[in-house]
Amino acid sequence: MIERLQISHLRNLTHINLSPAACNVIIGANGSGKTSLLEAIFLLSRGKSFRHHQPKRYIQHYQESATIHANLNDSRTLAIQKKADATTILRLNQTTVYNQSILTEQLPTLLIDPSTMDMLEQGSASRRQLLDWLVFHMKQGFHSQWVAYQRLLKQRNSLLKQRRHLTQVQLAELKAWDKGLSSHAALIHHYRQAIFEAWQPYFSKSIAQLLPAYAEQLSLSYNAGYDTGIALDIQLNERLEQDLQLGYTRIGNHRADIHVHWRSIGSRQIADENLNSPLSADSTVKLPILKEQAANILSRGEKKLLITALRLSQLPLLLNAKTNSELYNSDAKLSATPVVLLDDITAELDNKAIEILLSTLAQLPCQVFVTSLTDSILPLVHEYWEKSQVFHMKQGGILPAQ
Ligand SMILES: Nc1ncnc2c1ncn2[C@@H]1O[C@H](COP(=O)(O)OP(=O)(O)OP(=O)(O)O)[C@@H](O)[C@H]1O
Repeated sequence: MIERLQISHLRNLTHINLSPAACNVIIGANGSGKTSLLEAIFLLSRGKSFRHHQPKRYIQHYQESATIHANLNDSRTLAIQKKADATTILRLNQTTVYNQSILTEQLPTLLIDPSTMDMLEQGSASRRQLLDWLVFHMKQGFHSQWVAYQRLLKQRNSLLKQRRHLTQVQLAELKAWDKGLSSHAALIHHYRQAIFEAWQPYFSKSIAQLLPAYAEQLSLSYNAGYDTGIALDIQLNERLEQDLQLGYTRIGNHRADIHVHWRSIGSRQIADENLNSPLSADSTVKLPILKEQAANILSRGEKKLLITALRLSQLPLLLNAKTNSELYNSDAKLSATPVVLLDDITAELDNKAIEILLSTLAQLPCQVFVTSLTDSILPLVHEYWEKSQVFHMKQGGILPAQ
């Protein structure tokens, strides 16, 4: 758990120094810096912002770098400094480390921002990252496989990008890379598949709570990005001409995806309008089953609930895996308390959903940071948490407690 958080020169946050509790409510007007505070914690954990990729966008204007430092309750310290030229300095316990994944492991951070609906509709990257967040924290071998896979893929793509006829030497090189890709691919798929299967019942439970009308209709599917029945290098070899024309590799784990499907129940109760009678069992008619991507069916508000359910459902799985690693096929050492960042939920979700979200989180051993424009959320927070803190923000600073 974060016991002390210091932020310097991140957007309008010039110097912030706060001592958070188990649940932290950050209240302030538009533009006061609430989301930037969540962004700081996310940046420390993941090494990147959830809003902009280029550091110069989030480093405070006229400053050379943004720095975030956290003391955890078990006396570990984590720090990140991002410079405008994208150089990053990472420290764990005052010692420089060279891999962001070391900090990510120390501080698992889950962002629940219901407004990001593009996750359902746009390219597969953010949906894949959703699954990979779980796989990273639950499968120790995953990260190194994924890094090695991406390195080979980058080499392969830069060769394909030349779009020229390959020489014998280049072809031999490409085939060696494909062999390497294939062995990493099989393991990456194996890890993802195992975690995806463990995740499904948790997702269904979250849907039953947040979108009960769809409890029987929404389901998740995982697509590996290639035909897992055949070794990837064989498939890459068969598609080499196409890949050369395109200038990139079209199949593989980097194309994996998660989909949320909607399926009609296949029956409907029809009221007899003439008789104006109540519905009875005989008035049920069978209908053909319809299938669709959930994003094409759900309303805006329902999509926000779906995104909330997708993310929220990951946390109990992660925490259960910590205590029962065999059952959940997990081999990761989850030593830190997960941090949950809830951005602007009072503006995005209805009261019932907020109550479900907060009551679920309050029962889990995690630390929560929630932003809000008003203090309307406080009665719920006080109902569910014994230890909470309220921080009022104004123009990038924390107002002194009254
Ligand atoms: N690089 C930067 N340097 C300085 N200030 C910045 C920079 N980037 C953004 N800002 C400012 O920082 C402020 C913080 O915005 P932030 O999104 O954190 O506020 P918020 O309290 O979450 O607002 P809202 O409730 O509207 O979402 C904004 O006023 C913005 O203009």
